Amino acid sequence: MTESTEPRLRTSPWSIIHPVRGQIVLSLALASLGTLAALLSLAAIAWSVHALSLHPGQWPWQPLLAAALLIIASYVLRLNAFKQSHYAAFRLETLLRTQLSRHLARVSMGYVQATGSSSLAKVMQDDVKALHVFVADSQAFYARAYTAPLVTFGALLWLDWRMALAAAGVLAFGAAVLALAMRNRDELVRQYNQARERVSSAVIEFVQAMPVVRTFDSGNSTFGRYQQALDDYLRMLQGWYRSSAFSARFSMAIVNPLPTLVVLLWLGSWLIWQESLEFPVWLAILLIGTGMAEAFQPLMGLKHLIDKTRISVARIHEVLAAPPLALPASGSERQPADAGIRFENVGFRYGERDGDALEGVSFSVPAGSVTALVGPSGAGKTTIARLIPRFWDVSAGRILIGGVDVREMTPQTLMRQVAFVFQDTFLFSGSIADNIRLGVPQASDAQVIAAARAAQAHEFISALANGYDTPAGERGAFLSGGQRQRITIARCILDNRPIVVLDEATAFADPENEAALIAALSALTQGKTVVIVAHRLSTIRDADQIVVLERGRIAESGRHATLLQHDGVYARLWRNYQQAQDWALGLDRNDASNDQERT
Ligand SMILES: Nc1ncnc2c1ncn2[C@@H]1O[C@H](COP(=O)(O)OP(=O)(O)OP(=O)(O)O)[C@@H](O)[C@H]1O
Repeated sequence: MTESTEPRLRTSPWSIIHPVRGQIVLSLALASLGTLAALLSLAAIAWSVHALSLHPGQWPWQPLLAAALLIIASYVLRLNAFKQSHYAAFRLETLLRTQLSRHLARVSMGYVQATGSSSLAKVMQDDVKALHVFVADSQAFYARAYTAPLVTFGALLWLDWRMALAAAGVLAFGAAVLALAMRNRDELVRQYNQARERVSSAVIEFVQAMPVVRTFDSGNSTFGRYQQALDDYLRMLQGWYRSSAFSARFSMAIVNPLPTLVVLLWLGSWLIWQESLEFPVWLAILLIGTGMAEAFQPLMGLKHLIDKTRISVARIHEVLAAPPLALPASGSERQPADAGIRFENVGFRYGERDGDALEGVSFSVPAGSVTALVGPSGAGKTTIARLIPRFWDVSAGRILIGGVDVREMTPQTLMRQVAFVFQDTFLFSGSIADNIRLGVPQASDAQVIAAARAAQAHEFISALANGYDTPAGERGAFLSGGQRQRITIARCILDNRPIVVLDEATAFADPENEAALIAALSALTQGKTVVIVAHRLSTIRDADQIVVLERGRIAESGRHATLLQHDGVYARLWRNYQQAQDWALGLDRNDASNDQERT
């Protein structure tokens, strides 16, 4: 796919904040009215000076009262604008996070894996936060950048058109200088954002790779990459500062209110000398005239805010544009007849450019039977296991559960059928009991304990200081890999789904845990349809069916004894497996004889 054919992602913040548009418009209106009230209060002050000059013995209470009321009104209006925009920002933040998490729950796991969980977390956290900042803060900038200069110009025109044109002239000159200073800005902002992205991904890599870093390269290469990213970032910033230092400072000098004031003073005093301008009008002009030049700072702040938000908006749109897995049309959903599984001529590719991970795979798993998937590394075992709960959709053929294509079931129906025990177990924050009853929130304590007992987890959970109430998850109690696995198995036992898919569930168990884990798994798989991906061929000797895969195709299938007789791929894998066992025992024997020699 060429770049030009890819859909362009929208980057305008307004394309994403429409759910709170009404509130934002209200906030903008309030902020503009607040700015207007502030300007009118200055006019009222000028009016009071004028009144005082006409009647020096009379206190000008009316204009002064008007000024005081206008100042209070301005304050109240701005406060309400602030309140509305912040409410809108909080509401948008929640809406976006809900929308993103709902969408992510519907896309394929393939998309989640390819994008990376830390990038997705960043979108849900940081990019949504950037939208919050835009909605909360931009209304004040908009009001000061647009309302203030427009109203000021109108007022100046009404007071004296010559003075209005002079102030507009200074503004135009300032804008031209600023445009010159900012001519390379978009490119520099792009470079700046790239450098910042590199720093943040280097930080994430550095932190995530900490266990490897500590044991493997003493931090040099990973830290080196982080340091390099930081150096590039610093160099970029220095270059930017150097290249724009003079024009930026010059434009700052022009766009501050002082030059406008000087021009209005000079021109005003000359017009008064010419007797073509009245003193009170001049005073009013001096008081409000600088409002136009003051628009520049908020304009620049607004531009900076919009630039930053655009990147976040693009990333949020990108995630929301990921195609969700197709759902059956409502009413066409079908219920599986039993828990049997059938693969019919299944082909699968991970991506457009990847080769076939599976090709023409057909086999049946009768309800209540155990099928083991074996084969050399990269043969496609895990892929098959993950296609059953529809982590991805097949590229060819179909997968049926109880006679129904998995794509014709709702995710809820499919989830009620299949329990999946992952290689890497994940516990959520919350108590251990909450983790076990995740799929059945209404389960009683007795049911939770029974499931934990069956999963051989009750004993170690009871030994924890807070037992079943002990917090789990990333910040929870430290649990070994095997213990975490047994908690996940307890969860599946309680869920009692008719199909269990085990993905190398025993691959990383330590010997001490293994017996407990095997007992837990046999409790889980009792009477269920089981598909197991296992490297320990001894654990699947009694399987009803062994499907042997090689390079994404089924090489052979049958029971253990038949396959050995057949003397094909499985017999070779079995011999290798036994050799590995003997080799391990041989090491043990050597160790034992060495020990004997030593004693
Ligand atoms: N997320 C992915 N993206 C692209 N290709 C992948 C992905 N996961 C696996 N593959 C490829 O698909 C093929 C099958 O992989 P799979 O993980 O199913 O093999 P396996 O038999 O389970 O291997 P192992 O025993 O080493 O875990 C391999 O060639 C692998 O490189």
